[in-house]
Amino acid sequence: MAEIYYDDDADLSLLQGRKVAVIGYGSQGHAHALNLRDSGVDVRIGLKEGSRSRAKAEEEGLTVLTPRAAAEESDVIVILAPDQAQRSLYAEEIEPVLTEGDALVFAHGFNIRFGYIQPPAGVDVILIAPKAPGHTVRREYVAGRGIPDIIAVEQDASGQAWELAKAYAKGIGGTRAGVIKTTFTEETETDLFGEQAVLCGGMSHLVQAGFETLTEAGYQPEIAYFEVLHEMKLIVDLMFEGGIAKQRWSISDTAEYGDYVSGPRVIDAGVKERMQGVLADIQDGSFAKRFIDDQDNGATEFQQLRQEEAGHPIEATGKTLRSHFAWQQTDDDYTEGSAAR
Ligand SMILES: NC(=O)C1=CN([C@@H]2O[C@H](COP(=O)(O)OP(=O)(O)OC[C@H]3O[C@@H](n4cnc5c(N)ncnc54)[C@H](OP(=O)(O)O)[C@@H]3O)[C@@H](O)[C@H]2O)C=CC1
Ligand SMILES: CC[C@](O)(C(C)=O)C(=O)O
Ligand SMILES: [Mg+2]
Ligand SMILES: [Mg+2]
Repeated sequence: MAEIYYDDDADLSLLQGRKVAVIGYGSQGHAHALNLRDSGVDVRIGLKEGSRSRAKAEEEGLTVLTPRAAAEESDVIVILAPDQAQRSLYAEEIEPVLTEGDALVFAHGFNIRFGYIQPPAGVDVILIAPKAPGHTVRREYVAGRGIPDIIAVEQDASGQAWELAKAYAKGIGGTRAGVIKTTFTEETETDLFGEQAVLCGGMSHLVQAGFETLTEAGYQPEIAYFEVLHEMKLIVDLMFEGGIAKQRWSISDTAEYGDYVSGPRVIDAGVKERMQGVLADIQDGSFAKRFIDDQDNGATEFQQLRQEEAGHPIEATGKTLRSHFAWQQTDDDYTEGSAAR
């Protein structure tokens, strides 16, 4: 059984006695910064000059400095810029002002696992990875609950790194739910696999294929949208509450029987073999290299794929349909096709 920590296992005062710099104020950055601040931690934000996020952080009364100034006056430095920006951010703005006894904090192990960041000895290197999008991390904290985190220590220079990781998880609300011990390698590889093969890549392309199958067979796009996308959340909510078993308990016997006989026709042994291929590319670093090389090359492949996928017909159908119902998009921050902020 995995090792799990709760509020009583963590001492928030370990973090309350330190100065924390959160670099980046996007999906995770805003959630960590606001949750820590509301937990009584001394937080400042690091953003580049002219940053689009600056106004949002200032509206919350947070002090905004440059990344270097924020890191320099702090002894806990939380790197919450996008993964592809972290290597140069670290080399140019953080490493020059790191001092012995500082702690570096990540929400995903990508840059440590694949060697793009190599911190010096004398610095704690810890991971607190919430298992949810940043906006949910904030929403749950405000509601008095928390999102489970997984935590790891890559370098324990102070001898206190695990205690600091637990304190940080408590500060963002994670220990209210439960926090599981992991390693940077396990977090990075499983997180990348989950998002690519199942949660994001797998699900998005499953939904698109279902939509295309129905519309190409002549069914109305609006009906296809409901069947393959809208109801997805309702089905996933049941899985979230009680696993696949609860979902199968709630649906009709007809649906349950169809699950057993048709599910394996779609998700067959070939899918698992290809999933193993995806995992192998993650483990040997070739996915990381492809992603970072493309970013270094102006993100041309990424931008082209983003544009192509945003043009899938299910998006136009959904946009029109959602505007006609009471359950419209509630997250004001979201604009279609934009990156998370
Ligand atoms: N998104 C999520 O929910 C999850 C993310 N993670 C991890 O959290 C980390 C952050 O991801 P995420 O929150 O998605 O990131 P975002 O894309 O939301 O981060 C955007 C923020 O970073 C700022 N930023 C961009 N480049 C720099 C830079 N060079 N220096 C300083 N600030 C910069 C942006 O400023 P500006 O507005 O000026 O562009 C903006 O404030 C990653 O390691 C990710 O893997 C982990 C779990 C879930
Ligand atoms: C599932 C995507 C994720 O790993 C997350 C929200 O946990 C991410 O990188 O955003
Ligand atoms: Mg994740
Ligand atoms: Mg991820």
